[in-house]
Order: sequence, then C-alpha cells, then structure tokens
Amino acid sequence: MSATATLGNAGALAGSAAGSTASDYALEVRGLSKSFGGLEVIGDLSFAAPRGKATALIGPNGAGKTTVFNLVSGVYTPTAGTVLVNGQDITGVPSRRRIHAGVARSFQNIRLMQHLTVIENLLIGQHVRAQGLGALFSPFRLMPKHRWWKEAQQALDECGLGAYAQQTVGALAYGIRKRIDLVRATLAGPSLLLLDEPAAGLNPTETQDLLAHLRLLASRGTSLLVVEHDMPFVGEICEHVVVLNFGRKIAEGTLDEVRQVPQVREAYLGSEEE
Ligand SMILES: Nc1ncnc2c1ncn2[C@@H]1O[C@H](COP(=O)(O)OP(=O)(O)OP(=O)(O)O)[C@@H](O)[C@H]1O
Repeated sequence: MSATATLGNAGALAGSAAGSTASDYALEVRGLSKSFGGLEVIGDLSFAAPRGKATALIGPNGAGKTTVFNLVSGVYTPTAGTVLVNGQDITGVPSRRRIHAGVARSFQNIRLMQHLTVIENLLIGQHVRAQGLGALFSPFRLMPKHRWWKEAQQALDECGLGAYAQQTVGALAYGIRKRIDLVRATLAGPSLLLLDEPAAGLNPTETQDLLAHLRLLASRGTSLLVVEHDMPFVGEICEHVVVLNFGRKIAEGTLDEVRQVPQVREAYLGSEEE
C-alpha cells in the first residue's frame, strides 16, 4: 500500500497536498467541519483532488458525502475550514458565484425542465454565465442561433447527443436525461465538476455511455469529484478515492489501496463484499 492510503486526518495531507504546489490540485479541502444544531456531520476533513483526474468520494449511507458536495459548491457554509479550487480560496464565495471560480455540479435528482426541449434547457443553464448587462438579456428565445445556442448544440454533438436537441426532455429515456444534465453542467466550462451519484439508475449500456462521456471531459482537463455507490464504476474512472465514515476521512488512495484498509472494509466495502 502506498503512503497515500492514509488513515484518519493525521495523514490527511501527507499523501496529497504536502510538498506540492496548490496548482497541482483542482480541489483542496482543509480542516473542513460542518455542524447542524450542534451535531457535527463533517469533522476536520482534509483531502485533495488531483487536477485533470477523477476523484471519488465514497462511504456508507449518511457518511457525509452530499454534505461535502454542498460545502464545496457553497450551498452550505462550513463551521470551520477552507475550500480551495485551483489554489484559490473560495470558502466565502456565494454558491451562485462559484461557477465563475470554475465549479459546477450535477445533482442526485436531475434538474431539467421536463416540458422544455433539450436545447431550451441548456440555454437556461447558460444564463447563469451572464454577468452585468448580459444577465438582463435571456438567451432563451430572444436570441435564437446566437453564440450560446451554437455552443449548446456543439456540446451535444460532441457527446453524440445532437439528435436530441429539439426533443422534449420529459419524453427522453432516463439515461439520456442524465447525460443532458451533464452537458448542462459542463457548458460553462468548469475546471471542477461535482457529480452526485452519476451512475444511479442507469442500465449497463447507459453506464458505458456515461463513462465514455466522463472520459471525454477528463481528457479535456476537467477534474471530476464523484460521489458514487457503484464500486465497479468508481474503479473504471476514478484514479483517486477518499473514504468517509461518520463525517471523517478513514482512508485515501487508489480504490485497490483503500479496499485494503480494515476500517474501510468494516465500514463499507467489507459489508458489501460479504
Ligand atoms: N441540513 C441538514 N440538517 C441536519 N442534518 C443533516 C442535514 N444535511 C445532512 N444532514 C445529516 O448529515 C449526515 C450526512 O448526510 P449526507 O446526506 O451528507 O450523507 P451521504 O453520505 O451523502 O448519504 P447517502 O449516501 O445516503 O446520500 C446524515 O446524518 C444527515 O442526516
């Protein structure tokens, strides 16, 4: 086992951030804590996600994975600790402005408008990119075929989804909708993309299509942080794995490395293997 398969927070940065420059990491969290009404849900969590790679955040139900996503994306304010994206401290940046720091996310539940077409949904997503005067002019309907429309169509084409552009989202298969939601999240060109259970509910073919889509994003330099229960999926795409239990990091390393950590086997993978 390498030194990166660390136990607990004592070794939190020993195998990740220490000795390297901040720019090596798409994401660093340092000493992150979050309490709700006096109940600590995330405790003194530190880890780093290498730039241009996929990192998995895994752990049993209730371990705190979604809470970490909410802290990184700014939905929650941490009780303590810092969040750095590409070396920039974004801890105090409001959620709506984190896209400008390079952070985008998808959700467990697809957030597309069912009654609109695929391209209309993507254009609405584009609206968050607009700042200043641009924000006053919705790209939706008012400016058909303008630059954002072309970018949205191009993004669909690149992922093999171009034929769906004019179809109503509600009529599409679940796996296609999930990938449309992924295109929506990537249109702003995030450097760090947070994916909450991207493979949940997908059949094997859809899962392979999603993997190809994510590999395309990674090949273009997008760093991924993935919460996922599907370990074969994690093994396919994630070069780095962080394991949480009861809001604390219990291991960090490759999937093979963390599988060997007794605490991980007890907390999560062990029970699955049994
Ligand atoms: N807003 C909140 N208020 C109070 N407690 C919360 C809140 N959000 C999360 N929690 C608690 O924090 C803990 C971690 O929840 P979280 O959803 O982050 O876990 P998870 O690892 O994502 O779980 P799952 O795999 O089931 O999605 C749970 O005990 C949950 O009840």
